[in-house]
Amino acid sequence: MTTAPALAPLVARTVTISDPGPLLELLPPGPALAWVRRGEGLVGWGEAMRVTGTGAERFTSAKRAWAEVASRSVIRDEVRLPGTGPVAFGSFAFSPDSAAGGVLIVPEVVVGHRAGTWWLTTITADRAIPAPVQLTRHERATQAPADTEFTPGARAPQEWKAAVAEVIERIEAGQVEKVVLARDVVARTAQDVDPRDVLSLLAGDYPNCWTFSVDGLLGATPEMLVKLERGLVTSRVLAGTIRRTQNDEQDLALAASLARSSKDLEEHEYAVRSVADALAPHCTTTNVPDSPFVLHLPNVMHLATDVTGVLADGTSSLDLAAALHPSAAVCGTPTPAAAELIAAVEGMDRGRYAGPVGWVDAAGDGEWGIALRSAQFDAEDPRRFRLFAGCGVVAGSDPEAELAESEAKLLPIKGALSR
Ligand SMILES: C=C(O[C@@H]1C=C(C(=O)O)C=C[C@H]1O)C(=O)O
Repeated sequence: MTTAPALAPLVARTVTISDPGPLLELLPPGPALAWVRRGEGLVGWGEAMRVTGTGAERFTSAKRAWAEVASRSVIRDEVRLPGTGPVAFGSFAFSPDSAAGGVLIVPEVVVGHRAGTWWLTTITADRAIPAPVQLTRHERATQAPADTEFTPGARAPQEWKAAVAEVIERIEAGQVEKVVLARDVVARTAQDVDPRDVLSLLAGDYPNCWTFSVDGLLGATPEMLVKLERGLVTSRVLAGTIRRTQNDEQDLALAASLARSSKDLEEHEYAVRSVADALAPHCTTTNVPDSPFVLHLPNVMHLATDVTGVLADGTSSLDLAAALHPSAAVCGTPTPAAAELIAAVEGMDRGRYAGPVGWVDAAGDGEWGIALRSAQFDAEDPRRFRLFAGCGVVAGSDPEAELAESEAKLLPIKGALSR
């Protein structure tokens, strides 16, 4: 693990402020930290501290560092809500073998909004005096860039379908039950893209999703890996997908067929079970609804289950995210066999796509989504982006239908990068 600067204690001060306008409009130019849904959440900028980790240790090193930093911080917090006081935004690679590792970033400035309360937190390391903060609203673009080109990433569509077919064969041979296979697409824009515009477009078009930005990974995810708030644990599990048609009546009929589809219900059941099993050791009670509901998004509909639990121990939201990752929603069942098959046939490093992304506060409360419907910005090239989408493959899956489903899942991020 490398940390820079070496885990200095933080000094954080949170004060109430009056409504400063939409959170995403407050972000100044430069690297943006964001976790926003329906106008609530957190945005941050500046960097008081960064902790990075690699390999299988990427979560452990982050958890250890944050626990140490949180316990040694000097905190003056007049608001005392989840997300006030010092917070760290984080993003972690899907695979322990990925070069992308994991990162926690503690911003210098955080602005938060929750249920009619707005707050401003300033954070410094080494007992430095925080610079005065002037909140300024920045108008955002209302349109995505024109003339964006998309090209296949690691696998052309035909090759990806062949990989899906291979996975179906392995499932039918009884080697594994479910595997989530992903593909990447490269976007090249004609002009430099301001990540803040991408965030505003996503948040405007996908209000049911959590719009996030951490260390160049941006997206709007519908899937909450885990949220911890004052001892209450919630996870929104998604698996089982159908594309929308833009015809409401037809979509309702499709939603009903999704809720009855044995293929999708089976795929969903694997994902719910993986989350409930991983939460059980940390909770006194868990509640798993008997059947899923259908979550309607503008591009797709998903089978969804909200699993809840009451925390039994002092586990932090970051620990829970590490324990839950990778759920069967993004990896498969059984996990080790599915992960092995993904590594063997996907042909790419997922980077931080499909890994946990979110934030944690000093009390351990926080929200960690699964980084889906996202793009990795290129640190060297503001016109190049890697987009990702994956699909749960089970016995009875059809490669052509999975390709179409992956395209539907790419729509939000493609739409934010191209007119
Ligand atoms: C893997 C993705 O989505 C996951 C897979 C789903 C499915 O196969 O039905 C549904 C939601 C997510 O859990 C993705 O969007 O890239």
